Amino acid sequence: CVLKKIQEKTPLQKMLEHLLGVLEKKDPQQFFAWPVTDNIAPGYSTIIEQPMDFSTIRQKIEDNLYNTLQDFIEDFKLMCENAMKYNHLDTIYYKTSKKLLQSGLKMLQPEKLGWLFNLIP
Ligand SMILES: COc1ccc(OC)c(-c2cc(C(C)=O)n3cccnc23)c1
Repeated sequence: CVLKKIQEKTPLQKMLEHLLGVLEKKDPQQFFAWPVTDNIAPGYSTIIEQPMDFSTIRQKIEDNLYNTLQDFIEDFKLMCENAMKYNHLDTIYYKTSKKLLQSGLKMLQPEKLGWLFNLIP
């Protein structure tokens, strides 16, 4: 078997892992923790072309697939927008995703992260 090279984490990876942790805490019911399946959400895979969830984001961080903070933010927005597309306005999923998106983007604004960027050499 090919030994998986133990990759040293880059400063960006460490920053994204921190931000992911903060965002995950805003979803205590873990509705966004794992991929949504067709058996819990009928027709999901036909309605949502590009599924996204926190576990997939975490794996992408580990695999160093995010080159910038913006790439990470795009996946976070995709995850929330998927929920607002599939679920109706009056569902807990729609409401939770709307709140998650609003509070998440507030935290992810560059001016709110200035201190974090200064940590990246
Ligand atoms: C009720 O407990 C759970 C547990 C895990 C879930 O998704 C990983 C969901 C879930 C998460 C979602 C989303 C995010 O759209 N969803 C939509 C319809 C029905 N269920 C869900 C619900």
